[in-house]
Amino acid sequence: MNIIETRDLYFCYPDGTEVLKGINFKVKKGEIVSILGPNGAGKSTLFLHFNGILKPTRGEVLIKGKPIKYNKKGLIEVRKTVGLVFQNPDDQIFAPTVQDDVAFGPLNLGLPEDEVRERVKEALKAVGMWEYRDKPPHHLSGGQKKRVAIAGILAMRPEVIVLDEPTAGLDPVGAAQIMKLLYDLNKKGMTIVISTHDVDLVPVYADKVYVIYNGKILKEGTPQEVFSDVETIRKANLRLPRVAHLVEILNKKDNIPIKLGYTIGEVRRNLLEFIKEKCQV
Ligand SMILES: Nc1ncnc2c1ncn2[C@@H]1O[C@H](COP(=O)(O)OP(=O)(O)OP(=O)(O)O)[C@@H](O)[C@H]1O
Repeated sequence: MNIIETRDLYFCYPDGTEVLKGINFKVKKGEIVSILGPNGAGKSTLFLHFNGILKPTRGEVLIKGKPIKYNKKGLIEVRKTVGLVFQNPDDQIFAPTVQDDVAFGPLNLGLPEDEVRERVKEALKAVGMWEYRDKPPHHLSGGQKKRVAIAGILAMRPEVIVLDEPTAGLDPVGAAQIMKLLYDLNKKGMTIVISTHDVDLVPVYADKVYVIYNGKILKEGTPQEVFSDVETIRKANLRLPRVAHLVEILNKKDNIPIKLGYTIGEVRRNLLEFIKEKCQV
């Protein structure tokens, strides 16, 4: 079943800027789906449709097969299923302490205090921020704020978590930790949708990739399918993962026919295979 689906989705901001131009997008339960696109392509705008913050100008958004109903009851239902983590955690975090902030969503769902407390603890432990529970969020670093923002969504126990550029602005270790956390959550059954322009990260984690450019989907498929279409990647102002670019140079400039790969692990295997064949070991 598609947990999120958009059908021929168009969106125009009130100032007349047409941002989304016929988006067809599907996420199945249990997948990690990545939307890859340059600045201004429409990623954030698309994500704001997934939990009903924006309403399509034309077309529709379906959650678990049902079109979103844009009334109070319908939107509460959607937000129980789809949790959205904003690009900038400061847009999401506002309570005086970390734990109050994480409690805000579950309290709004009308849950009893005991259950809220339990959910807050579980979510903060999952993101490694439990020791910071009494701190004011504005005293945290950027990476810590991102973790708290994710905890705030986890505490709602959604079925799918949608993250707008979760690694933007983080140092390499912080970015890797966030991706590991998301990967672990996915292994426990959480469906994950991520927008990014980090082409090195996508093939490592994503089951499926959409390339968006100028409000249109240019390509969809597995990371292999998407990155093997170099022309489309370049048309979308993106590039190949660095490790694939290296293989491309070895193939074309140095005439070394190593099989193309998109992650370090894949290229390592292809390289070892090539060496074994050449050296007959
Ligand atoms: N409130 C708004 N009113 C008018 N235009 C807007 C508004 N918000 C965004 N836009 C425009 O919509 C387009 C898409 O923006 P969006 O933030 O969805 O892109 P993005 O792919 O998420 O970009 P980035 O990678 O830079 O975050 C841009 O041209 C932007 O200027």
